[in-house]
Amino acid sequence: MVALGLGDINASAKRVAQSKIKEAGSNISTPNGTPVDSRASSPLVKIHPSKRIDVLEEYAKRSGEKPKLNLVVIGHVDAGKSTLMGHFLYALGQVNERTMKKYERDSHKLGKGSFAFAWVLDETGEERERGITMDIAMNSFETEHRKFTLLDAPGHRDFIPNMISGTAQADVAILVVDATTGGFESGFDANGQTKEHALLARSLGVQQMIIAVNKLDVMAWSKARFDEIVAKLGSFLVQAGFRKSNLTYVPVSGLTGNNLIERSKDAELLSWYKGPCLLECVDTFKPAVRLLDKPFRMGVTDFFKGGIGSGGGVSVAGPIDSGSLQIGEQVMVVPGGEMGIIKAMQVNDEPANWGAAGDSVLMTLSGLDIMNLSTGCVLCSPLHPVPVTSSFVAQIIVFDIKVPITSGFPVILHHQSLNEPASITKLLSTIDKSTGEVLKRNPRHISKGTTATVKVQLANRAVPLEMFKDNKQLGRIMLRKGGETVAAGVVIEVSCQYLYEKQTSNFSSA
Ligand SMILES: Nc1nc2c(ncn2[C@@H]2O[C@H](COP(=O)(O)OP(=O)(O)OP(=O)(O)O)[C@@H](O)[C@H]2O)c(=O)[nH]1
Repeated sequence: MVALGLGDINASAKRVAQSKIKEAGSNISTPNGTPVDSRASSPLVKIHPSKRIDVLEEYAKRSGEKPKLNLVVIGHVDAGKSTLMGHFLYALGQVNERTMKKYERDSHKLGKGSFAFAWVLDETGEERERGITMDIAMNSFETEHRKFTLLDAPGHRDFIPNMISGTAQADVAILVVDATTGGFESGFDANGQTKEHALLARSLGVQQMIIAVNKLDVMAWSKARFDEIVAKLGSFLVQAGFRKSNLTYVPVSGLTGNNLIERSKDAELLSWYKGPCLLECVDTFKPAVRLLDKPFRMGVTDFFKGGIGSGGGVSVAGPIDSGSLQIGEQVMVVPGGEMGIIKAMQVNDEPANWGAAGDSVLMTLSGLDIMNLSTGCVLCSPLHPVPVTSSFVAQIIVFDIKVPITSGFPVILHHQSLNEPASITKLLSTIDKSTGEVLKRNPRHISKGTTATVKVQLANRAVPLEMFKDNKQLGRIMLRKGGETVAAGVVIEVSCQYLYEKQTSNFSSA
């Protein structure tokens, strides 16, 4: 088995980065190479002091509210993710009886009666006909102490890019594994998505995870099977960088609903399992740390012409990674450097005047051309723009690959919701995972399990990304090739940065 440690990679990457990084902003240049001090160059729209909201003060008022968490459900194809979470939402009262009855009737008509609960989350005709999830399905629910946005990720390997962009928004995860004979093995062995999804989740910053050992009804609630899965998966997950104390294993059946929102009354299970049900596990996820004091950053996951409700403008949706924003403020789109002013906002589907790190936001911007937007671009504070670059140095950990990486190795770079062709142009060094020491400079190849620093060159265009030490979310990357994840890592040096400057307006907002 490959010895991986994404927890370690972060620590040693920080050490390497600290010695290399110049002050943010000092090495930003325009496309023709003229250096720009970004912090001094943006004439900003000012909100009148009487209208400015003290976001930190408002945020503090939320302390009485339940903490909000983004929860992604991941796992191998057909592990039962949609069925489990569909049944969970139904049991919580999120789906009414009539709708559920209709799903049962209609799924039977299609000869897919066993997928009725999955239909709660798999909403498109094609997903229902094929019986697979293709895109991220979003839902929300509350427990006694937490509020959740639920993201159901596709398990099929063809849709891993969608799984990655969903997981990039997640704070915590439920990894669903199929406990049936051969079912667990096909997900866990080479080419299975159980391992790949778990590694991707850890690489994307997920630290806490519940492992739902599903379909145990088929195994007569066998303790031996549960223990076998916990042992095999447990050692892998710890090597992948998860802390043992952040992992919780729970035996469940998504189909029968056993141990989902109430502790099981099943005698076979009760004979050896007295632990919490899935709902109790979910309710005890630790609240996420929000980066309120960092500059504003939001990865764009969706956009459309027109305003919230009626009115003009362009609307943009995404999760706030760091900082905060409020109506009347100006935001910059990178790449491009285009500015827009926030005219209206919704936070978690409710009208709002401000939003902060951890919130999912839909906002209407004026003064922005929709042609300058794309999913994967980033909205940021014009005072602290995100660098846009076509090459960078990353510290990566190499996954279970068959052919070693050599210089010139072509890859698809995944960064937030973006995927772009690129290549690994230079192998700089291999690194000791635990000490961060350089083991070998300019290696000729790097093979599975190795931690290494490499130079990555984008093939077609520059993309917005940051060094991991400045922004954990925007500083994580994933490299894939031929439908397989080759490596994951963190950006430690942005080799050439461009800030496409654009004149901004300078009026007081309404
Ligand atoms: N016996 C049994 N079958 C289950 C259970 N959970 C799911 N299934 C069945 O497993 C099949 C796949 O379930 P889905 O919920 O579509 O699986 P999925 O992981 O969401 O699939 P993708 O999203 O396409 O990866 C369906 O036929 C379900 O009825 C369970 O706990 N017990």
